[in-house]
Amino acid sequence: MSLVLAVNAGSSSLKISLFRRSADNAANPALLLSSSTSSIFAPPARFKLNFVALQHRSLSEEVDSIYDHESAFKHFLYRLKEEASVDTIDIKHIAHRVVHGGDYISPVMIFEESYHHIKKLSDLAPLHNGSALSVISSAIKALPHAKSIAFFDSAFHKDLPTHVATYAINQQVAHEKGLKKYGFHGLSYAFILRAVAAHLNKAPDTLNIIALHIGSGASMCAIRNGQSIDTSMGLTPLSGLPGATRAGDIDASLIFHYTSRSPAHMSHDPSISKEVKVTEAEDILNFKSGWKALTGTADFKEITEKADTSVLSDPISRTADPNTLAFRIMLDRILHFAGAYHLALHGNVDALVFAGGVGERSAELRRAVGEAVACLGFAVIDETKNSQVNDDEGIIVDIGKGDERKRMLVCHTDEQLEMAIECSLANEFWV
Ligand SMILES: Nc1ncnc2c1ncn2[C@@H]1O[C@H](COP(=O)(O)OP(=O)(O)O)[C@@H](O)[C@H]1O
Ligand SMILES: CC(=O)OP(=O)(O)O
Ligand SMILES: [Mg+2]
Repeated sequence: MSLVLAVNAGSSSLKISLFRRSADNAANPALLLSSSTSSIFAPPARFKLNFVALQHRSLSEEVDSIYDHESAFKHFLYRLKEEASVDTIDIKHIAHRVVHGGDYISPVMIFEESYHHIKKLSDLAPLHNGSALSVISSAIKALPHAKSIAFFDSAFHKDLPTHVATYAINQQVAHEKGLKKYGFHGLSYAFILRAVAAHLNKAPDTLNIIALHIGSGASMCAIRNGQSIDTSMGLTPLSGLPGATRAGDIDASLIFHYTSRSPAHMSHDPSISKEVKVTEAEDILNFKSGWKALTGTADFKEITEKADTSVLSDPISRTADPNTLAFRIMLDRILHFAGAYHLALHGNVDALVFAGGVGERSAELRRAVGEAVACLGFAVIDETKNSQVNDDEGIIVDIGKGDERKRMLVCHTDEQLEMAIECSLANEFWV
C-alpha cells in the first residue's frame, strides 16, 4: 500500500492528512484521515483527528503538551499509533508545505542541500520555514523509510510579471540579495484554481480569479488564465493584508519611529537609526501586530462577534471601538486589493473566491466584501446561502444569487490535498 502523509505547518496551526495513492488513479488520492492542531501559540492547543475511512469517527481534545509545531507533530504521531490501524511503514511519502522556496520553483526531495536552502530562507518567513523544518526533521527521525518532499507556497507565483515582482530599489542590490516579490499561499491558490475550474467546468488556463486566502496569514491573488499575475504578500509573508499578528503594509519608515525610545532621545541623538535591530523590527511586525495587537485576541470570530458591523457602509466612519476598527481595517485593505486586481484583470473576472480559516467561516466579512464589490458587476450575495456555508459542504459553495454574473464563491481550500495530488502525479517521486 502507498500512503502519502501531507503536512501543513501554518502560522497558528498544523494540519495533517493521510491519503492512499493508487497508481491507476493518481490524480485522486483517497483521504483516510485528517487532523488539525489550532491555537498552537495561544495555549491550550486544540487537537482534532477525523477518521474519514471509519465513518468519520473523530476525536477532539485540548493538549497542554503542545507548544510548537514539532510537539504538535509528535502528538499526531502518538494518536496515529494509538487510535488508527495504520502501519506507518506504508507511509512512503511525506509532503511538507514550506512557505518560502526562494529560487526553488518546483517540489524537491529533502536532502542535505535542499534542507539548508530552506533553512537559509528562514529569515524571510520567520513564522513558517523554521516551524516546517522542525517538523521535517521530526518526520525524518520518526519515519526514516519515507521520502520527505517539500512543496513551496511561493512556487505558484513563479511567473509574476517583472514589473509586479520588482521593488523600486537599487537593482544590483536587489539581484544580489534576491529582494523581490515572491508571494505565498500558493498551494492554496493552486487548489482554488483546480476546484473552481472543476466547478465551472472550464479549463484552468482559461480562468480569471480574484482569490482571497484569509486566515492567520492573509493574502490575495489575481489569477489570469490560470497564472498568478499579482499577489499581496511580497519578499516575505508580512506585506499586503494584516494578519492575526502581522502588520501587513505599512510605511517602511514606521518601524524606525516605532522602535525609537522617546521623542526627546530621538531628536538629540543622530545615531538613532542604528538602534533599530532587524530582529526586533521583524518581531514587532510579524508577531506583535495585526488584529491581535488591535484587539487583544487572535481569534477573528471573537472580533466579528464584538464588532459593530452597522457602521461598515459608512465611508467616513470614525469608530474607535477596537473590534469594529480591526474588522473595518481588514475590509478596507481587502477592497484595496480587490479594486486593483479587478483592474489588472481588465474587469474580466470569472469569480471572486473566499478561502482560509476566516474567508471560509466569516459570513460577516463575506457579506461586507460582497456589498462593496457588487458595483463591479459581481453577483449579489444570497444571505441565506452565505450564512449557511459550513465545513461539511462541497469544496465550492456558490453564495451568489444565481445569475451568470461574476461569481461569488467560497472554497474549502485544502493545501494538504493539493500536495497529495501533486505528489501522486509526480512520477519522479515514485521511481
Ligand atoms: N467562525 C469563524 N469566524 C471568523 N474567523 C474564524 C472562524 N473560525 C476560525 N477563524 C479564524 O481563522 C484563523 C485561522 O485560519 P487558518 O487558515 O486555519 O490559519 P493558518 O494561517 O494557521 O493556516 C484564526 O485567526 C481564527 O480566528
Ligand atoms: C503564508 C502564510 O501566511 O501562511 P499561513 O496563513 O498558513 O500562516
Ligand atoms: Mg494556513
